[in-house]
Amino acid sequence: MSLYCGIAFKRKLFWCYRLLSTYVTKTRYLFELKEDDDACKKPQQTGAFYLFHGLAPLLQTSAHQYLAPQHSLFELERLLGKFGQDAQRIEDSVLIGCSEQQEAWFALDLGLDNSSSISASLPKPEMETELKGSFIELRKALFQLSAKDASLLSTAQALLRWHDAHQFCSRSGQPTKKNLAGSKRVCPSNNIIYYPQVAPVVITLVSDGTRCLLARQSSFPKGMYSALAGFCDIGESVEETVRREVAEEVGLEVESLQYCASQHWPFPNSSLMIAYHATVKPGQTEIQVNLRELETAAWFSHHEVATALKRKGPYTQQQNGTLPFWLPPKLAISHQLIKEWVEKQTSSSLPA
Ligand SMILES: NC(=O)C1=CN([C@@H]2O[C@H](COP(=O)(O)OP(=O)(O)OC[C@H]3O[C@@H](n4cnc5c(N)ncnc54)[C@H](O)[C@@H]3O)[C@@H](O)[C@H]2O)C=CC1
Ligand SMILES: [Mg+2]
Repeated sequence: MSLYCGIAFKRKLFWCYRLLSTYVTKTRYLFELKEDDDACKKPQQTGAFYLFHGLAPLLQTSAHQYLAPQHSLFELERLLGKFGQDAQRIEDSVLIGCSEQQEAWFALDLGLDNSSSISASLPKPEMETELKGSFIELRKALFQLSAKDASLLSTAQALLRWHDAHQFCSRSGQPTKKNLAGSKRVCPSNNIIYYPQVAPVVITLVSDGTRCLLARQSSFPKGMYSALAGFCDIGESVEETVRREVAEEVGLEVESLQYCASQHWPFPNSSLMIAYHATVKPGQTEIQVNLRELETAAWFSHHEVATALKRKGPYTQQQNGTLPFWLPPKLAISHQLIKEWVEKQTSSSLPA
């Protein structure tokens, strides 16, 4: 390429980038970091780190919220040095996103043992003192985080858990090697590439036109009801899963379906929750609860659900010793699904 052509090409590239939105630029930047180990090296030097211990994120308390502090590479190296650890451990970190200004964000678990042997679990209480925070189970903290931190930490935990559980090739039994960003692992002996797994799960709010069906599993917190959920079986479409799960769990046949939204859910592993509204055939509303799956299920009126949505915890026992029925918190997709149903019922009952 001549010097003139070279300059013209660079100018064109510059204008191409100028024309792209911040979102597109950010997405392409992250794509490059995931695909190219060399491209990921520098961002790891200048980026910010979220710390975990045994899959529990480091959090600090502020008012009634938890905050997820970030640490620079310098702070992290100092910390590792203090605990007699080699800075090479930082290579165990995984890329979880970046800021609008393209500062890359990584997550690192200091409490997991790694097959590469340089990484041993570091003492939790001493680290908490040093870091002026606590490693708190994500399940306990999720609903007291901002939406941004909740999403980042859920992604980070899911990715860290997947790497921890996939250190060996299931074909050769040899250790697998993570790429720098942590978007995949490769078995050096046979080049099999492993990618992080996500389990698709449907969540369905069944309605008979005026009421909606909510259920409880025995593992739910006392008093909490939610929409019906279930993992997709291999070979199924999500619509087929909705039909099967509703039939399996409450013995009803779904007539129509309407997609609502989706959400990554980190528990118990990494699920993609796909939310639907469904209606049952008129007159076919008799529930037959599958007690192997659910503790109970019932129809609730618009008024009952709208009242429950407004209820705020902590929930105290009523005079008859039971808890008032309550719904999953805002961050859970089931809340969004139920709220949308209440709003639709409200608007359809308004005079035209
Ligand atoms: N974000 C939200 O608003 C909500 C999320 N959920 C999530 O949905 C998930 C699925 O709901 P369930 O009623 O428990 O599912 P389910 O009705 O399919 O029953 C769970 C059973 O499915 C089997 N199973 C099949 N594939 C599985 C897989 N990949 N991983 C684990 N188990 C598998 C197991 O035997 C397990 O005991 C739950 O893990 C829960 O965390 C549930 C309700 C609300
Ligand atoms: Mg279920």
